[in-house]
Amino acid sequence: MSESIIKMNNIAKHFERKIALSSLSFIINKGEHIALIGPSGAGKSTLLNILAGITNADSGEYLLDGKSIVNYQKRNIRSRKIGVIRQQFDLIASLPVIQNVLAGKLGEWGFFKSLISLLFPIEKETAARALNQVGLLDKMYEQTSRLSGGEQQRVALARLLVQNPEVILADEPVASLDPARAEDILSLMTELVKDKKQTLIVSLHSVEYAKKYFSRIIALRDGEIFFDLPSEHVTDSLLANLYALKGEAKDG
Ligand SMILES: Nc1ncnc2c1ncn2[C@@H]1O[C@H](COP(=O)(O)OP(=O)(O)OP(=O)(O)O)[C@@H](O)[C@H]1O
Repeated sequence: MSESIIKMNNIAKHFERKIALSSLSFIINKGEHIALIGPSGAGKSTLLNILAGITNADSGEYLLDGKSIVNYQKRNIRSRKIGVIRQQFDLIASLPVIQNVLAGKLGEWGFFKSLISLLFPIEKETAARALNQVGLLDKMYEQTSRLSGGEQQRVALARLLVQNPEVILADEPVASLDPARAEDILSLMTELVKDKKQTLIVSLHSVEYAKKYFSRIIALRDGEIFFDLPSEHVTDSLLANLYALKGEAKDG
């Protein structure tokens, strides 16, 4: 039987009077690749922030690898379990690429060691290996701001390879890329995590990419799970209802 890595039980969250998530429950097994879809405001980012331990739920239980998320408050403990990749990539534009890649060790090392990490040849090797995997070895010493959006997303991926967490969460990681580069990043991302059996949870606006690159799709609407299905079971009529404007939903 598959081993679970994430268990969510009746997770709820509201902001002032607005219910962002209401009573979500699901289990995610180690090594699953999941796309999170749903209309704007459905609660995808809120759910990813709760999964990342950045936001606390109001109620419900969140178990990460069998332990409550409250056990992962310390950054060095959490960073071994969970890595996050954002739409803006969170890179420091003025630094060389290698420094941004080694920032993947920030949780483990703390800020000072990360800063002086360039003095250690072994760490250069770590960075070089990760940059090679994402096809950017020749940009190791380039200033990050000189790279294109797609290349910067690859740097963020290399940083995750260095961090090597068990679970990778990505909030709209390809929203700012053109279709060819978006697909390039998604296929690279899903291939790289396969090798290490990492669990991947990615929010996407593109249903097409969700179906093509992910084996399971969790759809949110109005803070609730609208469906949670293997990608091949997601039909056009389910999707039409998921994205229907209020009062427009049809049967089927
Ligand atoms: N910090 C906040 N303060 C107040 N309301 C918030 C906050 N964060 C989210 N919300 C509300 O909670 C709901 C869910 O928002 P969330 O950002 O999780 O949706 P989303 O599915 O990620 O949307 P999008 O696809 O547009 O990014 C929305 O109604 C949003 O306005």
